[in-house]
Amino acid sequence: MLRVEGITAGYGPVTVLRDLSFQAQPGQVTCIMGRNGAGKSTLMRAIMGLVPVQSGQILLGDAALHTLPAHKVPLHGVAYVPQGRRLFGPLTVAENIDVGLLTRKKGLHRREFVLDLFPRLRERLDQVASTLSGGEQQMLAIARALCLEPQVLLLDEPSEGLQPSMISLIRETVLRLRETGLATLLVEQRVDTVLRIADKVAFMAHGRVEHVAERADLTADSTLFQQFVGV
Ligand SMILES: Nc1ncnc2c1ncn2[C@@H]1O[C@H](COP(=O)(O)OP(=O)(O)OP(=O)(O)O)[C@@H](O)[C@H]1O
Repeated sequence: MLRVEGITAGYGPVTVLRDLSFQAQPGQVTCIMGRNGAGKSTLMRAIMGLVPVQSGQILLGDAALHTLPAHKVPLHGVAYVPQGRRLFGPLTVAENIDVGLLTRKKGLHRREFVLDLFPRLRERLDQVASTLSGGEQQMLAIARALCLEPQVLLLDEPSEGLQPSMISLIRETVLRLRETGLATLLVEQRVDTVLRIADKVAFMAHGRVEHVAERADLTADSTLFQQFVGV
């Protein structure tokens, strides 16, 4: 289980996350919702060691992630797909996947797993990443992250800017991965997606998780969406 306990974090003198706590369980999709600027992306960066944690702790099993340098966090089983995907644009699909496999020295078996998950990528192994469609790039970014065989997957608004068929494909992928026992942390602004795939929703405001709702407590007309997301 990923446990974030009372963290305070930010950029230089600017504190963004304040005494923030929540947990993400294996085999569950935990959605993070909140208005622009609530600190959702900063939370993901803090988990990855990309923003310094000033107090509190981030634990995954026996590992204290907040004490590790950023390059060590993926080695402990946390994979991250940031907003904007950050692919190696000039490299091919196959080469991007190979880079993902190298990080934790995963082999052919893992490569087959991610290509089975995204058959469209298997058809495009020699295509240069920058020439893929937006949806295909998102698939590749997720595939590359999954090459780590992570315990925890962080996805920052993976559906942003995608057409409906791609959005449903990403949803289905997240649900399939849940069955494998993965803990997924998903920053998501779309209420329909959250209602379909979230086991739990952490609502953020002002750099804190202000409310955690279980799936059974949420409906489309929930006042929580109005309160925390403004929809
Ligand atoms: N590199 C940075 N340096 C200084 N402040 C930053 C930096 N990145 C983000 N911030 C500030 O941190 C706060 C939270 O930003 P963050 O991107 O985490 O919010 P968010 O909830 O992900 O928003 P959005 O929904 O718009 O993506 C904002 O006030 C933002 O201006």
